[in-house]
Amino acid sequence: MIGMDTRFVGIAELAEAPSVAVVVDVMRAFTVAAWAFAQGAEKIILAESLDDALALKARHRDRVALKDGPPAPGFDMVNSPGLLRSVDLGGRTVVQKTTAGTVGALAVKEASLVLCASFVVAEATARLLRTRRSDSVTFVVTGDDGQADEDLACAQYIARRAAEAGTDAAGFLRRAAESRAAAELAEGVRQGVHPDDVALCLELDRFPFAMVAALEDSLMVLRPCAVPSLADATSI
Ligand SMILES: O=C(O)[C@H](CS(=O)(=O)O)OP(=O)(O)O
Ligand SMILES: [Mg+2]
Repeated sequence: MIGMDTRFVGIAELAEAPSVAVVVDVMRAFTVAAWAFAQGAEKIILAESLDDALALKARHRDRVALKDGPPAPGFDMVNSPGLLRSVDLGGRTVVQKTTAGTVGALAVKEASLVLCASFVVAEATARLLRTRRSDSVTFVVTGDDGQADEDLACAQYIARRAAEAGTDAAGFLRRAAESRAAAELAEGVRQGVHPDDVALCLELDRFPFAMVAALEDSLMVLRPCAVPSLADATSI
């Protein structure tokens, strides 16, 4: 991946659709999304608004709606990995609407490849970028108008990891642990929180899949994507 051109931008700085976009939300949308797949969800529809989320849920009986912040009527779950990890989502479709992560993914829906990422899927995301040999990758730092250090640290880590397999994650994880979002989650400033949320958001490579979002019948749909490791590939 030597020579990959990387940009790190906030949602508001996105002028035109990038070719390849990695949308990063560590705390908590794309940690939650990864947990939803681990708990058996088939796909996640990224909703434009809370009203759209409820309307999308109402169209099919198998759908569950998830929002950030406090619980609300009509929504089945909140944006918390700690709360989600005990829910069986086998075969279900999740409809997710959050303040930052889902907005970031919808902002790049015209890109040719959209990956949604966080630390729990960092290595698989980096591996997918390596496999695609993209010349240019735009990392969307979703939190705090592009300033959220947990998202920027994760984006920078994935970019480095895509270029150099030996990159050490420790410093990047430390920045995320010391971010404002982590403090707000720990101190109860944010709502819909489980005490393990920050720790779960900092679990490097907990899951072996990347997450790819693409338009399906005009809806932005996120799905897990298996990315064989080099060891798997060479053992075949
Ligand atoms: O759920 C989250 O952590 C945030 C929303 S808030 O900052 O807690 O209100 O949403 P996300 O889109 O996952 O950053
Ligand atoms: Mg966030």
